[in-house]
Amino acid sequence: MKEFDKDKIQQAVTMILEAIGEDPTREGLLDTPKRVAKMYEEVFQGLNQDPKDHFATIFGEDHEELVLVKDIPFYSMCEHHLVPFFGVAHIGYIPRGGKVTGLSKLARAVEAVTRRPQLQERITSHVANSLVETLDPHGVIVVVEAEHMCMTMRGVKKPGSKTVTSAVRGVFANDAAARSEVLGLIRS
Ligand SMILES: Nc1nc2c(ncn2[C@@H]2O[C@H](COP(=O)(O)OP(=O)(O)OP(=O)(O)O)[C@@H](O)[C@H]2O)c(=O)[nH]1
Ligand SMILES: [Zn+2]
Repeated sequence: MKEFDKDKIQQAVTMILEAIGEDPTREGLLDTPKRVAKMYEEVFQGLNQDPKDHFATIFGEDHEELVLVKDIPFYSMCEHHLVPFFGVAHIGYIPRGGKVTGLSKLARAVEAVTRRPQLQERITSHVANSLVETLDPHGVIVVVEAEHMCMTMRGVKKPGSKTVTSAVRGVFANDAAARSEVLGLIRS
């Protein structure tokens, strides 16, 4: 695991402030490099986590029907511009062989993959693949809806535009009826 280097971030933030023509020694900015370093440590803490570790809590519950946790809010950082993108994730799976994980662990997995420089597609497939690899369920569906600030506050400037990504595995990939049922539940 690579150490989180707060000092380096502070130096970098001071340099950015200087580069934009600000005075890093003026009162309002004095603690800014320290604050940004603390904030980055928080928003990038997922870099030290593997979402699969969260699925280690497995209950031997005999339920081979849909489990869906929807509207899990998240904040992430666009890896191209280092500005936030945020929204909700929906995770559904059909357990196999009694392998059911804790509901909160699905939300913890979302935290682990969103708290790092990211792409929305990668968040979606990383969560889906982690579930497949640890629980070996009959099927997994992950849908992520997000607003990207790099598309709203800058660049193309399209506030309100939403990006939706999905990853489907197993029965949800092979069975259109199962997929449309779960998508209906996500929308409802
Ligand atoms: N596929 C994908 N693209 C993303 C994501 N977040 C940001 N982007 C896009 O990354 C692209 C980067 O494009 P570039 O042309 O390299 O950078 P840019 O000149 O800043 O692009 P503009 O945003 O169009 O001004 C942009 O089209 C962003 O909309 C994401 O999660 N997934
Ligand atoms: Zn971006």
